[in-house]
Amino acid sequence: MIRAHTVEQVRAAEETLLAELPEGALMQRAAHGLAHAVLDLLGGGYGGRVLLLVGSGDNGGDALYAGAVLARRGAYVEAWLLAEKVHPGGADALKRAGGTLRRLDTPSPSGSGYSTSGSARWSSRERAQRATGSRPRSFDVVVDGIVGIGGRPPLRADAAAALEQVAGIPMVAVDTPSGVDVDSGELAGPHVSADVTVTFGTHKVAHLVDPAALHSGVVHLVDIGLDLPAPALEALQPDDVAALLPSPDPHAHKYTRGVVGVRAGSSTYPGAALLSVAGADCGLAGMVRYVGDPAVQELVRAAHPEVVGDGRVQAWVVGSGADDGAKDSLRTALTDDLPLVVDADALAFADLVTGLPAVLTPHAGELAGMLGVDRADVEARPLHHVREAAELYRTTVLLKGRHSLVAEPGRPVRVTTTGTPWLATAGAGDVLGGVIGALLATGLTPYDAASVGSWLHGAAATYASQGGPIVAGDVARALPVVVASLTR
Ligand SMILES: NC(=O)C1=CN([C@@H]2O[C@H](COP(=O)(O)OP(=O)(O)OC[C@H]3O[C@@H](n4cnc5c(N)ncnc54)[C@H](OP(=O)(O)O)[C@@H]3O)[C@@H](O)[C@H]2O)[C@@H](O)CC1
Ligand SMILES: Nc1ncnc2c1ncn2[C@@H]1O[C@H](COP(=O)(O)OP(=O)(O)O)[C@@H](O)[C@H]1O
Ligand SMILES: [K+]
Repeated sequence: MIRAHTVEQVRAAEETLLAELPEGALMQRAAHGLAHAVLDLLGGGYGGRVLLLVGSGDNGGDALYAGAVLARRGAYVEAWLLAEKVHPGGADALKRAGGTLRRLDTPSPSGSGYSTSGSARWSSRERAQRATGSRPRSFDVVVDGIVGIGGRPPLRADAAAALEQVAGIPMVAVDTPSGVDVDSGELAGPHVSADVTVTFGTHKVAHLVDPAALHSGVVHLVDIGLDLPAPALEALQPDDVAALLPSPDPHAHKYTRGVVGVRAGSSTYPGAALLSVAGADCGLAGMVRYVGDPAVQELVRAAHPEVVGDGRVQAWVVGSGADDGAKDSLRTALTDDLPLVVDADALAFADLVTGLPAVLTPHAGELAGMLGVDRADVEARPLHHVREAAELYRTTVLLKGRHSLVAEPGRPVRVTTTGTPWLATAGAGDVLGGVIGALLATGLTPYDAASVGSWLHGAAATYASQGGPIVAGDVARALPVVVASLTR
């Protein structure tokens, strides 16, 4: 499991550890982990050219100490100091190792330094460089030690100006990409877009939650020995999914494995029925029932001969392509008093499932409608809004997107990190609803069914895509292979 903690949790754990360790030991652990990640990226120290962006706090200290390690390994290391006072021990260490330190207002002879101090005050040479789009004397990598968990967005103008200067050079963020909101994953103005983020002790929320996650790059965790409480956020890994997956016991028959019922599709949208059933019929449950328009029922039977009609089930999937039949379908399903997936058209009636065991599966637009906010606001603050919806409906909410989020009151939000942008294709959500319904029918809780289903769905998309385009049916067809790879 990947776990992410809040700044407050990290600070508390850090305090305990700092009291037990010699002064500076924690920062040394962090700096060495950072230096090794940069060395990996450079393929060694000698000949490498490293630029450090250094803020006033310990984040800058990490960068300076790591810079000293890199300089001792033969790299040219230049530090741009963005504050009057930077970490004194780190600055000394870099100097002693042969690194070059420049203050903001001291342009370097090579033109690599710059001359802003709060307001953008560029030298004529730098202005010319910016106008022509050329970079300061080329560095192989920039290390962003501007701010870490002590930063409060938005970034100051001088830091933003420095970032503009180094645009296009590979960027390694120290702990967090500077300028993002660490605890919410929200953006507010200019920020670092990292290729790699080297973080310490635990992941932070911004590494997993969009939009900030998109700017964290590959996140490398350095263990510094923090003892941490229950996380704010978690991301299932293959072992976690394997442990949660149902597998038939030797005495199983189709009913003990669970039966999932699908009430989706309509004469207007028959495809939604076919795709919901395709997801439900991935083989995880013992049987699939379909209930709907007779003509659609025929289409379902033709495509999935093993699917049967109305009868007893252990979970319902309701809403995809249900059109104006959504409310009736939801009401009828609710009379069975069973866990259910509420998707698409049925989400408009989500208040009917308040407090019941259910998985609501909105995308950003649907969640915006449910909460009465703009879609853009949901996209800018997905964690905030999915938590709010879970509290409002007192049930499990899966907000679909690049990194889908599963929220339930009192539990860590689960983030799905599997998937590919090729999964953004019509009908993919219908397949997902079916898969989650099948998992509910096998007895998984809504929280586990939503997060495991979302993980499998993303992994199946990646497997089916192989880097190329896919359609929703491909995802459903790839699900058994992904399940098999986990249960072997
Ligand atoms: N916790 C751990 O376990 C470990 C933590 N470690 C490291 O310590 C880091 C935390 O260090 P930290 O507490 O010194 O804060 P940090 O992130 O450097 O930033 C604070 C400074 O930034 C400034 N500043 C603020 N907002 C700004 C803005 N918008 N734009 C520009 N500047 C802004 C503000 O300056 P001021 O306002 O005072 O001028 C303030 O002084 C952590 O991320 C990790 O790297 C590891 O070494 C070991 C293990
Ligand atoms: N950029 C993206 N990267 C990865 N997955 C995505 C992206 N955008 C959407 N998805 C996933 O694709 C699926 C789309 O579902 P949905 O929006 O309901 O589509 P539809 O209504 O057409 O079925 C969801 O599982 C979502 O998480
Ligand atoms: K940083």
